[in-house]
Amino acid sequence: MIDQASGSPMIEAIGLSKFYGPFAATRDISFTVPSGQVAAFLGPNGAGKSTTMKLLTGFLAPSEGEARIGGHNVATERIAASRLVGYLPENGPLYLEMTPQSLLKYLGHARGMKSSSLHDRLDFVAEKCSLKDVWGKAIGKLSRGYRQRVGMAQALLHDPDVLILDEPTSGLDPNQTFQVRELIRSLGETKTVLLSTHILTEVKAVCSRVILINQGQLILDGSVQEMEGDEHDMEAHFRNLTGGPSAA
Ligand SMILES: Nc1ncnc2c1ncn2[C@@H]1O[C@H](COP(=O)(O)OP(=O)(O)OP(=O)(O)O)[C@@H](O)[C@H]1O
Repeated sequence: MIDQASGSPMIEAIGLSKFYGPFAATRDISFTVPSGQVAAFLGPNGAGKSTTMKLLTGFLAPSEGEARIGGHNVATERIAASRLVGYLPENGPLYLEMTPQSLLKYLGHARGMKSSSLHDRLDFVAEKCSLKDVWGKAIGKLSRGYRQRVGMAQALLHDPDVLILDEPTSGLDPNQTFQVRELIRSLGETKTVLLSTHILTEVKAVCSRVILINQGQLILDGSVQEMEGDEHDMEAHFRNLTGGPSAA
């Protein structure tokens, strides 16, 4: 764990705002995730989760604020930061003509992985993400669930210390959902994970911390117990906090 010794948090959002004209997709979002923690990133549709994740991984430039991974500024120390982070974007891999095998090999070489370690990591991700049956099939011909698994495999390929996963179980059947949750749980023993989800049972299953945003702003940063509220009902508390249907 490269930056554990220095005591820096592995993921830092420091006053992150993203404006599209006058509209703020995120406004002044600040939080940190310490090394080894699995944190859930929650919020209703359009709250700004994917935007924040893109800002944290350098896929979008912030209008204001700063993102740091392992202490490295994502904008000014991009290579150092990107070595440390694996990112599963919301829409999965877009290289529809390539097969999982050719895409992952290509990405491994692009990330400067040596052939011997790349070979081992390809075996690892093919196994962990259950891709062996579709290893040589064009990504464009794969189901949504399989595409999601290819996205997960590319996030894990270079064995990064930090994982930023945008709805990792979206589109998966119950068996695969279980398998991916178990994978995240085991990865969380050694890695720092920020994952977005709409499935609140998933939060209890794999996370120890919750960060909740609504309309681009952070509204709760605490434990899973805090997210359950006094009623011990995470869904009801979520609706109350975000102005959902049963809010008083
Ligand atoms: N390129 C863009 N231009 C204008 N508005 C955008 C752009 N990208 C995102 N937005 C808006 O920013 C807001 C936040 O979007 P974002 O995708 O981050 O939400 P989200 O919390 O990930 O939602 P979901 O749960 O539905 O995936 C939304 O209102 C969205 O329409």
